[in-house]
Amino acid sequence: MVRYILCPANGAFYADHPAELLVFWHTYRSEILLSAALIYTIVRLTAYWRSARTKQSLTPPISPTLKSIEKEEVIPIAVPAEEKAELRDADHLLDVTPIATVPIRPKAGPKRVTGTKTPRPAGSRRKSSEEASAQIQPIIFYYTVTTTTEQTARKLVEKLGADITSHIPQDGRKCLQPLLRDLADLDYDDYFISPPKTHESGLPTQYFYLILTPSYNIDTELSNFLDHLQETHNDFRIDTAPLSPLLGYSVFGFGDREGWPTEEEGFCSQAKEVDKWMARLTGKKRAFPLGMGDVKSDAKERLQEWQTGVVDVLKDLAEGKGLGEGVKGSGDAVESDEEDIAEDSDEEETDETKTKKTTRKPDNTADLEDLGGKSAPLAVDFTTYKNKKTVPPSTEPKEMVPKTSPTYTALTKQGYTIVGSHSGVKICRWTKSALRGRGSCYKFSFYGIRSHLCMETTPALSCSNKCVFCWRHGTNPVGTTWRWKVDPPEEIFKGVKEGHYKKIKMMKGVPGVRAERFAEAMRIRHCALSLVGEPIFYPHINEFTAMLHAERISSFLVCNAQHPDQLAALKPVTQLYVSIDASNKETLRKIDRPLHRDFWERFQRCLDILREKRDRQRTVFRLTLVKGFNIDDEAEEYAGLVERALPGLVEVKGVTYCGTSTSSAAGLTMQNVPFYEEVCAFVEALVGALKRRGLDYGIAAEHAHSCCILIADTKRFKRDDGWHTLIDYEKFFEHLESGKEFGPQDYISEEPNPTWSQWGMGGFNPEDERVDRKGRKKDPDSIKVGGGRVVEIA
Ligand SMILES: Cc1cc2nc3c(=O)[nH]c(=O)nc-3n(C[C@H](O)[C@H](O)[C@H](O)COP(=O)(O)O)c2cc1C
Ligand code: SF4
Repeated sequence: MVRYILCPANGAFYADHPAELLVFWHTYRSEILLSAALIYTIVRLTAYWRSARTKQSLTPPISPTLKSIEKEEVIPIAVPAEEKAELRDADHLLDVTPIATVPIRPKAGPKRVTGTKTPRPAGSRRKSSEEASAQIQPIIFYYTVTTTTEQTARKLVEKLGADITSHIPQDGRKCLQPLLRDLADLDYDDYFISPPKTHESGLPTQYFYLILTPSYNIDTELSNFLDHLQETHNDFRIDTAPLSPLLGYSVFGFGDREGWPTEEEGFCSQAKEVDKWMARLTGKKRAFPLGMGDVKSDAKERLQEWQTGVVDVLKDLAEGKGLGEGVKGSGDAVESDEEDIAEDSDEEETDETKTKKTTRKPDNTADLEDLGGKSAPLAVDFTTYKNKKTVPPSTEPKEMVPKTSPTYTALTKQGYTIVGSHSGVKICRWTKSALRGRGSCYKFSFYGIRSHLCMETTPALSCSNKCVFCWRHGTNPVGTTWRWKVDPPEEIFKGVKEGHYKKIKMMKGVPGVRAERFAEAMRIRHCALSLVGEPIFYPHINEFTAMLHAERISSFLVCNAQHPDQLAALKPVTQLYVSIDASNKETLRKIDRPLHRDFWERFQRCLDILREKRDRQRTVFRLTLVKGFNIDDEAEEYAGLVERALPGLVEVKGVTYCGTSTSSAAGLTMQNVPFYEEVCAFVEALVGALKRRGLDYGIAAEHAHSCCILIADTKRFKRDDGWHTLIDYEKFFEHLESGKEFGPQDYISEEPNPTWSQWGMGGFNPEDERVDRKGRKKDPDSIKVGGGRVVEIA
């Protein structure tokens, strides 16, 4: 029997046999093919969706950054039980049995997080009012194998708890007793993908992480923890800084210097790693520098310093002060070598950079100290040019650097803190370098000054010269007499200290800053009165130095040999400098471009005053060599100046090119920057010239790193066991406080100068790490030195 089929397209009936099927196929084949493709797609999508759900059960708890994904309902993420996220009471951990052997745990598989990344710039979170008033819950995490770190962590919980819970500021936030967590017992996802979201009290809470960790160069759970931190940061599907809701973090590492003597050899290597990844995951939240202690020597002291710092930070947070301002790049989420490059860009000068500097704008962050500490002058007096005609004449003296003046803006932009109306303070690059264990300035090699304990300041920003090599052209006031309002010395002293400490505090989040050096830096020990301007121009300079001395802060004062009356009236300072920028009148006019007509007479009178003072304090000539201006064949003339003033010490330094238009106009180019071997040759020539005059001076030390060499009077500074140019600062203060007369020989250090500082040795403290512009460790064999050895100088 033949069956008929109704065709839905045309209403006709077709017989149900192969020929009719063929017709049917020809009529409807596109619809059939499309339907088949659709059904196939639906089946595949369903299969894929099901497999995604299965995987999802293994994913970590939801993090705030995945919320948007959840909203889109692309991937439903399982939220773990609330209890899992809740912090357990620390007490039960007291029962933990010490682990005697190193557990080799299986490595966790790669962390699986699905979804899409919601990009949000690190640190862009807005503080909600709830966050601003939330209680603070510190958590102390530790890892241990042989229980040292665990025992310390337990003690720390108690000590920290006692310190912070008793501090309840008015209208501030409550800081809770710290919790203790063993990293080996944790599900990292509960704490290290996002901070805990709930607190057992049910109150809004913000967390602060402290991580105590040993280092192991073998595979332990710590390696898994580090992998987890790294994977979380690198996972493109989640925020690079998912721990940014934390209030802050800090890490302390325990290591063993006996087995791992230096950081390069692995001392505290894993603590450094933890600190690095936490910086990235939290985005600018390093609350205190990484602390490191050697379990066999200084761990206790280092931990104490770190703990004090952490307590201060927690108190600040409780008072609503936040972590404080950070310096550029501080704890940046994109912390990497790049940051080091930026940080170090002014630390080393190579051929390449010297060349670049010829074409680029002056680096405003470089310090005048690098130019030989020359008191800074400039061409234009910005403080007085504004509205000269319209301002009615006033009998009141004006402010030297009013807040509204372009000078103020320019100086603050360069990193100066202006104190009152005529003083300034600035943290120098060597201070930053020393905080990071990368070496102090030449004053450490020559006089034992550690740069992180040194404050660089001036009570008078104005100057009476316009030196060709000054970096500050166009930003400093000039004048031959003091014609401004005078600020009281107490105000200046208080202000500069505050400014200095504030700048030091800004360094606490900078990668590489050593906790112990940071702690030490919070007590100023030395003051370099050589920033810019002319310190002895300030009418109360003696009161100011007395205040320094009263707090046992040493004083190194540099003046420009243009103010003989003030120099004569100056009371003893720890070390008194006079800048000697030329050996004769003509060159001095060309280089210093002094405002005083009788500049040469003033200069010579200053030399005579220095000679008179030489038995009461340490006197120093500071020579800044400018090739083509003041080096060629001038050693003899300089020797004449030394003979006239008989300074105890002569510091010789090559000029650093600053590339300002003023210096270019004066004909100064890169060609005028002497190579280190040229400075060495000059120094040898000068010593020879002095000998010919019967003056027994010798080369006592060098700091090739900053192109600086020290010549010293053999009679005063050389003993049987070698050179003694280091200073016994305590003795200086004792003599000063006794009120009795004393001289420079009374506070010479009994310790001879270290071997590494001597001529031919380079002058770089081997305990510090010497790095290149990219923050990489420098090959010690490439260190430039004087004393006849081949000199490598950039
Ligand atoms: C097998 C082994 C490997 C170690 N590796 C390092 C290392 O690479 N760097 C380091 O500074 N200390 C290293 N140490 C020293 C430990 O970090 C140090 O003893 C620490 O205090 C141990 O802490 P813990 O008792 O809490 O486990 C190692 C110790 C051991 C036993
Ligand atoms: S003396 Fe002090 S201020 Fe000057 S460069 Fe050294 S550390 Fe910096």
